[in-house]
Amino acid sequence: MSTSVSAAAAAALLPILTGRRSPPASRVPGISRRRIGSNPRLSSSSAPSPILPTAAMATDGAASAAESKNTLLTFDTKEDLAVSLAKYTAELSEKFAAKRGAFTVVLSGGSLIDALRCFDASPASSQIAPFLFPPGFTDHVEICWFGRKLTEPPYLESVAWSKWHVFWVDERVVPKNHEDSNYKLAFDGFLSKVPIPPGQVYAINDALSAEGAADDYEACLKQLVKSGVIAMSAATGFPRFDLQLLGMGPDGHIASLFPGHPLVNEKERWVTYIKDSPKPPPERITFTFPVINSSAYVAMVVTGAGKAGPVQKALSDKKTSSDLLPVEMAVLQDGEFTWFTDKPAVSMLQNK
Ligand SMILES: O=C1O[C@H](COP(=O)(O)O)[C@@H](O)[C@H](O)[C@H]1O
Repeated sequence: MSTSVSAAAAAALLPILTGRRSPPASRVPGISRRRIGSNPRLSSSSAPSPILPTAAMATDGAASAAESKNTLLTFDTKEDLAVSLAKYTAELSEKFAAKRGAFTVVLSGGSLIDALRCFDASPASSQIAPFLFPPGFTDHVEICWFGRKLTEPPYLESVAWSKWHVFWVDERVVPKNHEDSNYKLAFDGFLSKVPIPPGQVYAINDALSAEGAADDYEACLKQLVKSGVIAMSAATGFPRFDLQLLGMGPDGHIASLFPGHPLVNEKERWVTYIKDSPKPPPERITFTFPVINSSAYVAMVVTGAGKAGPVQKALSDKKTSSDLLPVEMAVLQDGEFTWFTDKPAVSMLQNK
C-alpha cells in the first residue's frame, strides 16, 4: 500500500529529525554503476563523479560517436534517485546556459515528474525517523512534494531558470487543464514552482486536432532552430536538444512511440501524431526517433519491478533487429545516455 503523508510537514521536519540534509550526489549512498557484458550500448565510465562524467563536461555535449556514453545508475531509493537527477540536471543547465545562453529541456509525462519530487520511506528506512509512524505500521510510504528537488535551495537560487526552454517529448491531445495532460502534470508538479519565463514553456496548441497540433509543434521547433534557441545536429540534420528527461512504460514504450506501431519507423518528421495509442488517451503527438536520438543528453528514468522486463531486454547483449522495443531504439548518435533506475527496475539483470 502507498500512503501519502503531509508533504510540507515532512519536508520541514526531515532535516531536523534526521540531522541530515540531502548529501552531495557524489556521496549519495546506494548508488552503483555497472558494466553489463559486452553490450556496446552500455558502459561504465571511468570518470570519478557518478553523476556527470568529467569527459562529458569537458566537451560541449557534442562528443564524437566514439565518445558517446551509456551509463546505468541504480539507486536504493527514489529519494537518492531524485537527488542525483536534480544535480545532474542542474549541472547540465549551468553548462549549456554558459555555453549557449540557453538550455533546452524536454520533459516526458508519467512517472518522470514523480522522480523530480518524491521519495519513498518506511518505518525501517534510515531516511525518516521511525517514531513518525504509528506503532505496528509497516507499509511503504510515498512522500511527495511538488518539485522539491530542483525548487529547493540551492537550486532554486543557483539554476539559471531564465535560460531554460521547456518542451514535451510527447503530449496527449487534451485540454491543458485535463487530468491526462502532460503539461498539467509538469506544471502542477514542477514548472509552477520555478521562475522559467512562461514564454519559454512550449506547450502544444490544445485547440487543434492531433495532426494540426503535431504540425504546429514542429513549426514551432523549426522557428526556434532558426532563432538559435534549439541547436541542430550536424550529424543527423535534426534538432539537438540539450537534455531529454524521458520515462519508459512497462511495455517498453517511450514518448508516444509504442511497440509494433508504424510510428517507430518515422524517419522524416520531427513531430508526428497517433490516434490509436494503446495507452489512453488515444490521441497524442510525439517526437520521432530521429529527434530523440539527436539529443546531447538523455536521462532515462525507470523505476519499479513492473518495468524490469523491458529494462533487461534493453540492456541485453543479445539483440535481433526484428523485435526491438521502442526503448531499445533510443540510441544516441552523438551524446550521453544515462539510465536512472532503482533496484526493482534492474532486478532481472544478471550480475546485479
Ligand atoms: O503515456 C506515457 O507514458 C510514458 C511512460 O509513463 P510512466 O508513467 O510509465 O513512466 C511517458 O514517458 C510518456 O511521456 C507518457 O505520455
